[in-house]
Amino acid sequence: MSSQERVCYYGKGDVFVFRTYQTPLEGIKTIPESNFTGRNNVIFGMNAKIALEGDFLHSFTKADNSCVVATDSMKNFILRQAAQYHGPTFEGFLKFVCNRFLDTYPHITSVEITADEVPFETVQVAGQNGLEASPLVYRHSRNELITTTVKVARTEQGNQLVKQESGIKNLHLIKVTGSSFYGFIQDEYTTLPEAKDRPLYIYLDIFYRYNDKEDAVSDNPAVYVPAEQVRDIAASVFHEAETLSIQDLIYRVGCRVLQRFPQLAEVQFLSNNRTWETIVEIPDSEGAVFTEPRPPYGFQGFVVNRQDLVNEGLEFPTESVEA
Ligand SMILES: O=c1[nH]c(=O)c2[nH]c(=O)[nH]c2[nH]1
Repeated sequence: MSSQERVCYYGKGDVFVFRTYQTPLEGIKTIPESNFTGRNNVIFGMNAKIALEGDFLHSFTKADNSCVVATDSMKNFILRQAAQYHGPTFEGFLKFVCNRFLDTYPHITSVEITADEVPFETVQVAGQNGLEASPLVYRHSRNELITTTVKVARTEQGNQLVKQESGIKNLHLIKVTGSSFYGFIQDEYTTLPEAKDRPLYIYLDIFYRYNDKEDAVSDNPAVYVPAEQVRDIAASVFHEAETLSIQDLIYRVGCRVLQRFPQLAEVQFLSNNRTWETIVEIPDSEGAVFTEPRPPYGFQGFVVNRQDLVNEGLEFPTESVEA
């Protein structure tokens, strides 16, 4: 087996990049579920993880470091490229860095980078006409964050984008009333009571993939899918639907995301059930007292694709659209 075929990679994690006054993201399409219209990118912040593949076999088997790009140098490389990239998206930046690596080091065969946004929110400050958003001071958010992965490989046809996904992580949503969970198997192992109305608290990671990966990294706002709009669709669908389970909820969210964005091929969910535990039901009141659930926690994983829209009568198969 040649070194090319053998799994052989190394890299650097927790590479923090904070670029100020990056080109703003503007001109994206609006959707009914979201008032998100763009990112000012005053702080373009991320925690990146990079992995290189290439002819590194002898660095492992012969202690030969002559081909090793030190992971410390990888960190410097990424940081310096942040000054050279002039587009508005994490996806575009990662593709730019991957290509720069491949162009600089001929023995590298592929570069994969995942970046998790370090999110900052605007703060309201006293201005001439009351409260206004400060253009200077931002609050580090502990909420959900954008994530994106890009992998570019060297091929005979040149550098090719071989993997791309974007998403939103750590979205925590509670719906205080209007969710149920019943009808599940009742046998000698069942202790969970059926719930006609439960305070459903979920942790969600949502990842999405484009029909054409290039649309994700092209920095073209007409086809770009902002993770913030996907996040807002999840909240809207949760609000609207009387869901029968988390499985039911994520399927509905996935269908809506694909309806809004024809340029997407599929939406993947990783969900976690954090439904509050009821402590006191208050008579003659719609209120109650709850506490955090105890471990262990349930989880769901599911991928919704365009065929699901066809099955639901929400979209025609591609052939009939073209016919
Ligand atoms: O939405 C839910 N799905 C399940 O599969 C499940 N299992 C469980 O114990 N509670 C829940 N809730």
